[in-house]
Amino acid sequence: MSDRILHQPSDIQQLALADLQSLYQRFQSSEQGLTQVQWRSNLNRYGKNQLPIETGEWVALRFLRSFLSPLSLLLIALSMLSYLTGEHSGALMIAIMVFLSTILTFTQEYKSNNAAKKLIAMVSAKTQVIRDGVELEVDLKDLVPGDVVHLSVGDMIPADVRLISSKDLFINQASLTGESLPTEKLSTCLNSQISSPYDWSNLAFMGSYVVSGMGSALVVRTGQGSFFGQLAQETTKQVKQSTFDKGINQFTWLMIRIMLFMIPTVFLINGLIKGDWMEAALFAIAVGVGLAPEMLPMLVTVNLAKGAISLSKRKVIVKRLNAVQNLGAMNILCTDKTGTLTQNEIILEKHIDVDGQDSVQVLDYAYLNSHYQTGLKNLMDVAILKHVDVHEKLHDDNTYQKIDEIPFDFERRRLSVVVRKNNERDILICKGAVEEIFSCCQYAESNGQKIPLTPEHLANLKTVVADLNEDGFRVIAIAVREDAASQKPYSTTDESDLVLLGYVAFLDPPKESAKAAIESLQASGVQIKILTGDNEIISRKVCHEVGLPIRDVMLGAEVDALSDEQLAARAMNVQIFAKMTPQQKARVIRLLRGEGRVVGYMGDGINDGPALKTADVSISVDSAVDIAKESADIILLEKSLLVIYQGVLEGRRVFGNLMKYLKMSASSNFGNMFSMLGASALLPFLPMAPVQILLNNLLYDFSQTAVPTDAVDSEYLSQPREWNIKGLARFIFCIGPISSIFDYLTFGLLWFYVKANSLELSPIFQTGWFVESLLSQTLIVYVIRTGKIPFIESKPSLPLVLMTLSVCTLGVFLPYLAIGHYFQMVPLPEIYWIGLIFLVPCYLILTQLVKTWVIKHSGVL
Ligand SMILES: Nc1ncnc2c1ncn2[C@@H]1O[C@H](COP(=O)(O)OP(=O)(O)OP(=O)(O)O)[C@@H](O)[C@H]1O
Ligand SMILES: [Mg+2]
Repeated sequence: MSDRILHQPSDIQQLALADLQSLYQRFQSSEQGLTQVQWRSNLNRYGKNQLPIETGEWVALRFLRSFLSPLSLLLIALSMLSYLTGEHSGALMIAIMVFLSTILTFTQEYKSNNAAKKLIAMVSAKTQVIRDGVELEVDLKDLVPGDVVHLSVGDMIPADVRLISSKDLFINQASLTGESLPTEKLSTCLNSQISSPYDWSNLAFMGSYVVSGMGSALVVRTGQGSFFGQLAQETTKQVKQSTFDKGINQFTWLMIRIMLFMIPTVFLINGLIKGDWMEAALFAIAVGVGLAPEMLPMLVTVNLAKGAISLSKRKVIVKRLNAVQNLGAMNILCTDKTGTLTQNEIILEKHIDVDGQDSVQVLDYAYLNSHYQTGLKNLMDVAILKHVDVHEKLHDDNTYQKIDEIPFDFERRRLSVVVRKNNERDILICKGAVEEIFSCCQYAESNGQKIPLTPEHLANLKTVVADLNEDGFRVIAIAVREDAASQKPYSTTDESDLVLLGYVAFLDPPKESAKAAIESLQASGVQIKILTGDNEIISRKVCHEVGLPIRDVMLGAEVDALSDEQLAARAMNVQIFAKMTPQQKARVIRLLRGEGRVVGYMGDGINDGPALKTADVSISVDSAVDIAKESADIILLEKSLLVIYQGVLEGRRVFGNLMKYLKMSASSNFGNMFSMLGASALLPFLPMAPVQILLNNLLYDFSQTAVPTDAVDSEYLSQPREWNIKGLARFIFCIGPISSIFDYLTFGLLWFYVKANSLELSPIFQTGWFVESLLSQTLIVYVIRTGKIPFIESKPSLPLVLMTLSVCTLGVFLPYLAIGHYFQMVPLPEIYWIGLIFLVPCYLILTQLVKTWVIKHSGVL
């Protein structure tokens, strides 16, 4: 068995139990990492660190595969059938059309997918590896077994790895095991009797991420060979299905059902009436092909990709194309606070004791805590560590030595570092959210005295902090406990009987763009909610500053006290959720979605991972931790929040253009159904030659490729746009029959005035209907694309005008061109054109009137 697919339990066991040196040997590596030469050789041997779904396929193969769609196969069969019945030119024409329409679909889709992939590559995850003894940053996919990688907080585990060293390394394996609590990983194997491979203490697996601590590790399995790769093969990657996806599916099935009804019906009617069963079969299949929504998947992709590309110009990278549409449908945006609503920079403004006096001691201890903790250094730690002068003062001799640490978690909201001073005493320094620190304190230090914390005293302290919060300061409390030096490891139970020393206070001003962005979002129908781990007072202050009115506030503890139903009902009216844990954030989002809302979530921390995964559309920023970027659908490369508003508009625009296509093709198909059935029953010949139906369809498809370029009215952009099947149905039932009426009028014109009323003259009839049908189907886009008066109140895009006009011109001249002959077309008499000049505008005007009426009475654009 090749080394590439090693998934036997015994193999895992071996990877866990083997000694490190033999593993280095197995992969030709060492502590210095791989050499460049060996890396290349391992790459050839094991392949890229990619999952099969991500690996590309040959372009030529994909092109050939696109011929295998049911529709192309049907057309190819049709072409052969024509050939067999002696219709050689017809067969050739159909073959050419299959080819053209496949090229059209393929190139459009290929271009879009490629553009989308390039965007993803811009934000693809990187990882720190050691090669030739030098540390470098490489793309995740270039990792091979034998590479030595560095792991730090927030990093995704890039492949399956065996730990070489670790320091308080905790890993969250929820995406593999469902277990949301982090597991500690070490360089040693603690237990050889384990029940699940995930329990090996010295192995970590792709798909999990580092919650706290740091370490280094040897890559042992990559890509498909990894555990995650195998999971991904078994359960194809879980894709969030939105109402939009469901709607598109419903629509496609509706069209297919119409098709399945029409093909046999048309076949029977024509066969029975005209007696030529072969011709009836060709005709019926052509009708079916005409009805098939073959352009839909391509147009969806092209539209979404166009949205994604236009967003990328504003430095917004869309990782999952469908997110563009979800952005347009989003009616609630939840966000965390620090770094997303507020600036990415926090300034340490005060370090004070419990009486509010400046205190050097408080800053010193805060510094020691931030300096020695190995978890993620968040913005507050960074702000503390900016005080280099403190560093020099504290570290000019060997006064302090780190002994242990108790890492941060989002339930405790505090973290402790234990340092040994002068080799004599252990000092546990705890820093964290104010209430969470108060709950561990028995004493406070006031004027150098250790005094017991009485309830009155505590109440006083709380008002001091609240005052600071109201002035816009983020406050973190510092508490310590001194003990005799000891050998025992420290744990969370040691965070008790602490002495409160004071506070560090930070200014965390909102982003400049936040206010304008929030105002625009609210004005366009998107509610904003803040879901933060921070406290209520400071969150209120931020809301106030960014102009977010507050009706109701909930705390994490209250969230837990309510049942799903109760919480769902209340959550709708809450603007601030404070003191939230990661799981509580995700729960609120899940419940809001359950209320039928399309919910977005924006966050940048490890604690935002579950919420990002739960939301319909998840947004993160480039500076976010790996796990947040990995979970997000959309990444903002720049700090401005206004781009989110622009993204929302783009999403609505994309949706609007897709709806234009759906409305048009559905109503014209619906109308065509009546026309085809009636004409088949009434006429002694076919109303249109099969090859003409196909050509008509192809030309119409061409004209539709310009729809994604079209402008969308500002009225349409003013509200979240979601799939609305009722509105669509109403539209189809009102507009569809109008096209049918005009088809019948054209039949009348051709039969009674042009007098194409015999089998010999049927080519005139057929050509006549071909031209009318093409013009009416193509030009109606001008009416359907807007709720207003076409051209006067709403202008279509230039490419759309050019495309539709060229298709129509071609349709008008075809009967006079040599090539028209291949499509069984003949020149049309003057009286036909006179009639057509009257009919087509009447059709457009009547549709405009009915459309205005429908919109007025249903309120649906
Ligand atoms: N490194 C740290 N040291 C001490 N306390 C911390 C640290 N990180 C976070 N805290 C405390 O935990 C609280 C919640 O953490 P954090 O602010 O990261 O949560 P959040 O949900 O991401 O909120 P935010 O909206 O501020 O981003 C903070 O308000 C702070 O009191
Ligand atoms: Mg945060």
